[in-house]
Amino acid sequence: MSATRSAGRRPAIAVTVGEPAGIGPEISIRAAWARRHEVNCVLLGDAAYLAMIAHEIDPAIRLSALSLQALRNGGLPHFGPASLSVVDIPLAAHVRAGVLDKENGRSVLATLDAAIEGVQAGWFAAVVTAPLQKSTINDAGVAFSGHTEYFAERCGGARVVMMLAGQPQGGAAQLPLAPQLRVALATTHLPLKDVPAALSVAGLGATLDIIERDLRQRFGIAAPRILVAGLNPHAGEGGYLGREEIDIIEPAIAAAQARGIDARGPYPADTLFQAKHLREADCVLAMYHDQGLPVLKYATFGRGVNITLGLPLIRTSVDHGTALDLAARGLGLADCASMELAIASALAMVAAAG
Ligand SMILES: NC(=O)C1=CN([C@@H]2O[C@H](COP(=O)(O)OP(=O)(O)OC[C@H]3O[C@@H](n4cnc5c(N)ncnc54)[C@H](O)[C@@H]3O)[C@@H](O)[C@H]2O)C=CC1
Ligand SMILES: NCC(=O)COP(=O)(O)O
Repeated sequence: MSATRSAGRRPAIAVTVGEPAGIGPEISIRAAWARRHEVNCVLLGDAAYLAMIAHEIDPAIRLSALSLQALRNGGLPHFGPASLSVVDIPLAAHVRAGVLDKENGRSVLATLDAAIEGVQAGWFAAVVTAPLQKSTINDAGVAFSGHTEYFAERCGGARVVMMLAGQPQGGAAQLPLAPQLRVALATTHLPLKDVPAALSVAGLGATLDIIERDLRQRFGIAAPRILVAGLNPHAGEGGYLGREEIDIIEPAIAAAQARGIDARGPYPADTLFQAKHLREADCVLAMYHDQGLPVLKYATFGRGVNITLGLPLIRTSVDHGTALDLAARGLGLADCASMELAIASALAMVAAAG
């Protein structure tokens, strides 16, 4: 039995605090502190900087810091819930809230590396990532398109699927989707012009396999129902508005059905997201980022979770970005509900994995 799961102990989850000039450090501290009695959220970031923010949020918040080398030497010590554990990964440059600095890009990346190392070493049962600024990592000289792709690459090139899940609320709460709207993406962070060429029968098939397997194994859905969007307007209008549906998406769905997967479509994306379709679905597979996520975020923003399916480890994240406009430390301008949900979802997935 690993140290992260031994009897009587809170599970330990790595929380990478994200872009230091954004809201990541603040929402990480707030969420970890709020959940400290049920989970040991080990914050990965600059200990001195996090201590300063914690003090600004609430002087009662205590941190217990250790170095990555100490973790490597002795494993994760048993700190109780009176303080938040921090693995110190120092920043290179002083941080000004809301102001990006490429000097700190590699330190942000180092928190992701430490989290992955920590799961592989058995220190952590899962990883929760606060938002980082993708451009800053690139400005620091490292080609980077997102956590999803980075985790896939660092986990041996695993094929992965980005899925966001949220609880409809407000004006969209009438969507009859208990408990959640889930939207997975066939492609992730790439220019729109590159999307068609990134779609293939084999790739879509593998994506459907991952969604089906992870919804069963990690979410306990016995026979996941997946609705697949078309790529083109009106799902191609019988080939008059594009042939990807006929040449790629339909054959991928047919092959998945032959493997026993309940996948249906392709549906025109503009009318797919309506109650009569969604009540028959556990997940919608959209062809690209801005086909699926604006709908999901309209319905659930701030109450959603981003989950990477297909990884050999559990990784969840928030449904929003770095919100530099709200990064005035300690003032509580940022909503940390999505961060708390990301932690809760990771915990549920840890429990489901046994
Ligand atoms: N998981 C991650 O690391 C993610 C990182 N990003 C990165 O974030 C950066 C900024 O992205 P944007 O498109 O500007 O989106 P954003 O989500 O940072 O901000 C969009 C709007 O939502 C508001 N908002 C965001 N989070 C909020 C919160 N917790 N509470 C209250 N209001 C909130 C912001 O104030 C802003 O008005 C980009 O570099 C992007 O790559 C974006 C999404 C996910
Ligand atoms: N819009 C979702 C998003 O950008 C999340 O990306 P990732 O960093 O979690 O891969």
